[in-house]
Amino acid sequence: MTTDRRVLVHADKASLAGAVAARFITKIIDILDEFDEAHVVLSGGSVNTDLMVAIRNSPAQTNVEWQRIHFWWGDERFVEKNSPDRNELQAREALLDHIPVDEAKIHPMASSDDIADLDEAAAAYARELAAFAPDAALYPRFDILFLGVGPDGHIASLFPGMQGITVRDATVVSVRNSPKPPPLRISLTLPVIQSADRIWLVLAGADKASALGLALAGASVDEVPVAGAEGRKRTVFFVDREAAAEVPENLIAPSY
Ligand SMILES: O=C(O)[C@H](O)[C@@H](O)[C@H](O)[C@H](O)COP(=O)(O)O
Repeated sequence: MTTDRRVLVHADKASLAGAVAARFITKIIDILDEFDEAHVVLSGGSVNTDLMVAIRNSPAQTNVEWQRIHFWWGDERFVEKNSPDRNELQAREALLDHIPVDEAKIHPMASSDDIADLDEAAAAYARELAAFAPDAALYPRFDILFLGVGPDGHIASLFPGMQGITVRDATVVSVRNSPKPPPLRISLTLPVIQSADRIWLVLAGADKASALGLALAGASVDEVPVAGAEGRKRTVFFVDREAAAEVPENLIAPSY
C-alpha cells in the first residue's frame, strides 16, 4: 500500500503548526503545477485548527491559487449549521474565510439543519464525493488528507472497537454513539482515507503518545484506528516531542 511512512518531530505545538503550514504551502504549489485542481481533506481538532491558522498567517500563502483547490472534510459533527462544534465552521473561521477560495469547491458535510436524518446526510456526502470523482470512481483523488488523532487512537470519526472502523463497502458512514461528544457524526471510511496520495497526521501532547506508539508498533486497526492511516504515496506523522515519546527511535526522521 504505502511506500513511505515517517514521523517528523518538532519541539512543541506552536512550532509544529508553523512547520506543517510551510510544508503544506510548498507541496500544494507543486501539486498545482502538476494538476489543474487539487483535492485537500481537512480535519477538525485543536491541532489541525492551529495549523489552519498558521497557513492563513503565512506570508507565503498568497502564492497559492486557492480557487483551484477543492476542500473536503474527513468527518463532521452532526449538529446545527451554526454550532461552534462544526468542523466546517472551525475551518472557515481559521482559514477558508480568509483566503480566496471558490465556494463551489468547498464540500462540507451536511448539518442537521440541511438534512434532518443522519443516514441521509451520510448518503448525501457519498453522492458529493462521487460527483467529483474521476471516471467511474466513488471519490476524488485526494492529494493531501489531514487527520488529527484522539488519545484513544481514533481518526476522523472512526473510533476503536466501533462499527465505523470496520466498514469497507461504503465511502461514508454515520456514527450514532461517538464516545467523544457530540454523539452523532459523519465520517469518511478507512478505504477512502487510505486512497489519499498523502496522509498528513498532525498531533501534539503527551496524551497522544501511547496511541501513536501502538499504531507504529503494528496494533490492530480495529483497536487503534490510527494504525490504519496509510496513504498511497506517503504518510507523515507530524508530531511534537511529547506525542513522540513512545515512537521507536528508528522511525523518527530528522525534521530539519
Ligand atoms: O471530531 C472530533 O471530535 C475531533 O475532530 C477529533 O477527531 C480530533 O481530530 C482529535 O480528537 C484530535 O483532536 P486535538 O487535535 O484537539 O487533540
